[in-house]
Amino acid sequence: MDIFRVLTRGAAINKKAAGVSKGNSVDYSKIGASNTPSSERQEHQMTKELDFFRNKKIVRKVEDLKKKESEEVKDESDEEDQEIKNENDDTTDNMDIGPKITNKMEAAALRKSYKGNLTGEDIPLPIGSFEDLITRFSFDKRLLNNLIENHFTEPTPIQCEAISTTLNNRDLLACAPTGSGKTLAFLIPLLQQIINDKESFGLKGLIISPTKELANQIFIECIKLSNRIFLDKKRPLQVALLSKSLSMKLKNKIISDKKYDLIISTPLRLIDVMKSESLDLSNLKNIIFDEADKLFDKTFVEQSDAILGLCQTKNLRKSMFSATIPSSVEEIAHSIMLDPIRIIIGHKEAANSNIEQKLVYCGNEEGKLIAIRQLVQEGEFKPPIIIFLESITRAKALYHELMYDRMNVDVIHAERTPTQREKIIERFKSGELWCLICTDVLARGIDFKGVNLVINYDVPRTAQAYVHRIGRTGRGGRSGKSVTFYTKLDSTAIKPVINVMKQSGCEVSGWMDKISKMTKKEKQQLKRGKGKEERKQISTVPRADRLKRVRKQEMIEGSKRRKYKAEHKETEAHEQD
Ligand SMILES: Nc1ncnc2c1ncn2[C@@H]1O[C@H](COP(=O)(O)OP(=O)(O)OP(=O)(O)O)[C@@H](O)[C@H]1O
Repeated sequence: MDIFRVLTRGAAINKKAAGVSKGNSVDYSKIGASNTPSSERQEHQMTKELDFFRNKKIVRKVEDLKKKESEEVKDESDEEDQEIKNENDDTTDNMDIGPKITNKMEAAALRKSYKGNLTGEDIPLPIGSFEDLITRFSFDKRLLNNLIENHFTEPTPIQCEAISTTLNNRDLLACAPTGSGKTLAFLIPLLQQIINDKESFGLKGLIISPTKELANQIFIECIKLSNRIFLDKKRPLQVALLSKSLSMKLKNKIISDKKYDLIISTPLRLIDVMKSESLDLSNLKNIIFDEADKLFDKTFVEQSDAILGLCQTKNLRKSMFSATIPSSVEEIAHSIMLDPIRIIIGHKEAANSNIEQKLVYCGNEEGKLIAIRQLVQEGEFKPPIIIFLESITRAKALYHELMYDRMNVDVIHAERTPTQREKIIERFKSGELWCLICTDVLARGIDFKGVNLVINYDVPRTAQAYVHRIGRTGRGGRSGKSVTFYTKLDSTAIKPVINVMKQSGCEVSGWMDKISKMTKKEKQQLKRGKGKEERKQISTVPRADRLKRVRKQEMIEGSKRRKYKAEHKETEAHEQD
């Protein structure tokens, strides 16, 4: 237990040192600060933050390429260059001009640098910079300003491809690593298309997300980007998150069915509103499925299908985004889309390369708690940390175990109320909470910027679940670590994890490589969740101590009950008087 005491001793972060101001998030880089001078550190952090997949390197590469080309025709072009520069200055109001992709050769060099693989008919050229959008797509300058104000100065690889594909009105299936900016990759072109379509009124875009938390996060990003944008003098671009209260207002006609240009929702709530005909869908042009493989797996496929069935507009453009797109989902995509373009950045089904992945053999359940202690001892347990477990019961059990050790920890699972979930997420984001225990409800999409470590206390059921879980770290160009615990019960379940590690370029030892091959029977077993023995309960505390704990808890509750009764009696006596 002493190790935990050491860990929890500092539970009150020195908020000033950690870069917390009221209402702001923590700059986790400042916790446990190094000797680097702070200005230098901040600059380094900033550059790294914005330098997605070494984007600056990509930009330089394309610029080198252009330079090489221009050197060949240097003699005749000196004056001409000056003219082009002046022209560009005019079109962008003296904004810094980023690189432009003007031909297939430049596009190929750019794609090679970020391992972009595109298939489909007539693939459009990617964009090389956000400014590139102005000349090619008459991009809205207010939207560009909002991007820059929010420190989005260079597009990430998925943004280079998806923005241009969408603005060319193409259906799209996009797969890019976790934390690589897929949200803006669909939001930016969607907002531009809504701006372009200012003549028509009513709903033009729908974004579907599998969880409320993710829908809320997309909504917040969208509000940042659509800030101060008006479709005409009096009409701001209206975005809504389909909450319970909004859906009631729409159903009771308190709010017009034409009020919103864009709605973000989870599937069931949207279907409910659509079925009650409380939304005018006649102008709907775009539908986006975020975390598409989840939305088209067996839990959600009927709902997603129902939504598509209720959207009857002609030429509805469809997009699907995820960090993992299995072939079954690709098949669905091709059956519902028209001439889609398929964009894969990096390796399909691989984890983000910024994440250092590790496996730890724990023998049995007791070994897992010991392994956590070892991480603490070795200085690897650096907050903020997320710990994933396979069930609500196990998440609760680990929470109680770590709480008992006075660790700064909380738990999120489907049984917690939306308000509780919101509050915990806020505390975790602000740095007040150091360690978040959860089930897979938080495995997808949620963007906690500075997570240092993800622990898979239980081996995830699929390769996709693994990629998304560990993807809560190593986001936005930062580095991160993941540790997956396994026991002798996990000899089959660990194989997909090893395969993802191999795909992601991690060093995998000989024995791991050997055991990673799966038989057909094992694959089927895993798919059906069979062949798995029940895990033992979580706890290393001896039975006697556990009984003591239960008795103590009962005593506290008994005392609370007695106090309540006494107070109640007093009130009754007063009332009778
Ligand atoms: N062009 C950009 N420049 C700098 N930061 C960016 C850029 N685009 C996105 N980001 C930041 O990168 C982080 C991750 O983005 P996002 O949440 O969209 O990832 P994602 O690819 O959707 O991940 P996941 O697969 O886990 O859902 C966010 O904090 C976002 O603000």
